[in-house]
Parts: sequence; C-alpha cells; structure tokens
Amino acid sequence: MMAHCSTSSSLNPSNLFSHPTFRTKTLSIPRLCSLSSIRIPQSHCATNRSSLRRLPVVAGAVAVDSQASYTDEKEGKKLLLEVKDLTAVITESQQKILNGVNLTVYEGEVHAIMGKNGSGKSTFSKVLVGHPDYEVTGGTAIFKGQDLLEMDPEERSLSGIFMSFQSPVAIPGVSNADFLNMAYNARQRKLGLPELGPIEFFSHVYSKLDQVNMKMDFLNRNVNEGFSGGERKRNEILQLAVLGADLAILDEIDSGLDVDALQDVARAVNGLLTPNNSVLMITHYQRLLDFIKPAYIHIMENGRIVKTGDISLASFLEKEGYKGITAA
Ligand SMILES: Nc1ncnc2c1ncn2[C@@H]1O[C@H](COP(=O)(O)OP(=O)(O)OP(=O)(O)O)[C@@H](O)[C@H]1O
Repeated sequence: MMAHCSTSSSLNPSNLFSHPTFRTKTLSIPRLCSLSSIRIPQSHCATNRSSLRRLPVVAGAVAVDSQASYTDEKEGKKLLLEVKDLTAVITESQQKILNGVNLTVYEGEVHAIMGKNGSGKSTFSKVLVGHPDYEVTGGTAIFKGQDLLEMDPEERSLSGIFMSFQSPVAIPGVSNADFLNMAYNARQRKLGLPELGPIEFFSHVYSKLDQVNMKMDFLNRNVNEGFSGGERKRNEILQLAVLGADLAILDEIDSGLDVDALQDVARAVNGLLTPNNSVLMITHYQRLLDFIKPAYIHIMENGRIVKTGDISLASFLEKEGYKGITAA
C-alpha cells in the first residue's frame, strides 16, 4: 500500500495519532521508519531538507531511557517486557481480538509467536506499539519498568521499541537517505547528542547497507517506492540497523523473501542482537527460525498465547500443523 499525500500543513509530533491526517483507518504506528500505511502531509512530500525537518519527530527504536530502573532479573538479565492478561478490542467495532495475552521477555532473548491466520498475532504487536485501531480493555504491559500502555506511540518508540510491519509502505517524495538521516537525528536530539549532516550520515549508514546486502542506490530512492516486497523487508532491517532497538518486533519479516534474501535479513538481525536487546518475531514458517533461533516459541490462538515451548515446537508444528499442537 502506498502512502498518500494530503493537504495538511502541520503536525504535532507529540500527539501524532490525534492529528486528522493520521486519523485514518489505514494508519499505522507513527514512527519515522516502516510506516505501514501512513499519510504524509503534502507540505512534507518534498525532497528538500527543510520540508523533512518539519516531518513529525516520531523516531522509532531509540533506547533513550537506558538508565531506567527495571530491576526484575533472571539469571542476571533484566526484565524487558512483561505483558499480563492483555485484552483489546478493535476501536471502531469494539470487537474483541486479544483475550488475555501473557508474555514475558528478558533482555537478550529471542521469542517467536506463531499461530493460525487471524489468531491475533499482528494485533498483539500493534497494540504493543500503540496503534489507534485498537483499544486496550484490560491487563498490563510493562516495558523497562514503565507502564507501556500509559505512553503515547511516540514515547513507546523513543523508549526503545521498533516494529517492522507486515507491509511496509512507500513514501513518495522522501528519499530513503533523508528519511533515515532525519530519524537518526531525532534520536540524537533526544539523547542530547550531536546530529549528523547528510555527508557524515552517509558514511554512518554505508556500513549498515553492507549488513543487509543492499546497494547504495537504495539510499537515493524514495522510501520503499518501487521496491520489491523483499527489498522493502531489507529496508526495514536497514532502518532497525540504523536506529537500534531494545525490543524489535518483526512481523512476518520473512514473507516474500527469496532464500538468499531470507538469509541476508536473518544474518542482519542476528548481527544486531546483543546481550541487552531482544527480538519478538511473528512468523508462520520454521525456515526463518532456522536462521534466527528463538529461545521461546509461543502459539497464539483466539487472541491468547495457549502454548509456549522451545524450537522443537516449531518442528512439531511443521509436521503436525496446529491441530497437532492443540492436541499435544
Ligand atoms: N483494524 C481491524 N479491523 C477489522 N478487523 C480486524 C482489524 N484488526 C484485526 N482484525 C481482525 O482481528 C483478527 C486477528 O487479526 P490479526 O491480523 O491480528 O491476525 P494474525 O494472527 O496476525 O493473522 P495472519 O497470520 O493472517 O497475519 C482477524 O480476524 C482480523 O480480521
């Protein structure tokens, strides 16, 4: 899906979702990168830097609050995310989708969520990042010791959550390089660190391109415009590489990837893993898990995690299907 330009002339970065331009049914999380269905105001649909500077400062994946006192530990690892009995409905229809999700993620862990189509996997991840299509009706979500549900989407991004969407959108008129540069500088500003000009930024991003095996000319192209499905997915991981994250939520990052691209993307994600950050992957297939190895696999059914196991759960699933899992 392509992003559209509207005629809105200004945005309030601190409350982006409330802006009429963004109150659309197709809105996705307002962060600078991986905007899955965002509408960019006409005034921002230009490649000049002054326009870009006016884009909302909603950079994702910035571990600003690295000093947060989230003390619960397991084997020396800090508790990153604790979700308890989370319930949520679709805002418009009030249809219940999440029926009490429980999930605990410590730093340095890789988790995968699997489940039948329509079981609520994407909804869960979008609820975590504060997508306005959904309303939380119960439960808690604590991220780095802070109440995630109390934060607006921008704060969630700035506190270190990155989400890669199933269908990253194109943003006409905004070059990939400018987009990433702006996102990077937003983080630097938030951290009180020096911003990088375009030339300095280029050398910074150059090594990241290598990590995802992307050619340099992708930087000069407009964000995701004309990119193949696989290129969009690589671009998502490039954004993650540039911005970093304490918790990267990757929604079907393997979909549409050929075998080589899958390996590139997996290698890049693995290269970004440290003892302090975590990944939550949503996938249907074991092939991704062969490359990015999760410690935990969760099966979601009817808006709840109904089973948790290790990698053997994915192999079992591959052979027996979900019926086998439920019966197991
Ligand atoms: N904004 C929405 N409007 C209407 N229905 C929605 C909306 N968001 C989710 N749903 C419905 O909620 C259910 C769960 O959807 P979700 O996308 O979370 O499932 P999923 O497990 O990610 O599925 P898949 O594996 O096919 O991607 C589906 O029946 C879906 O149609």
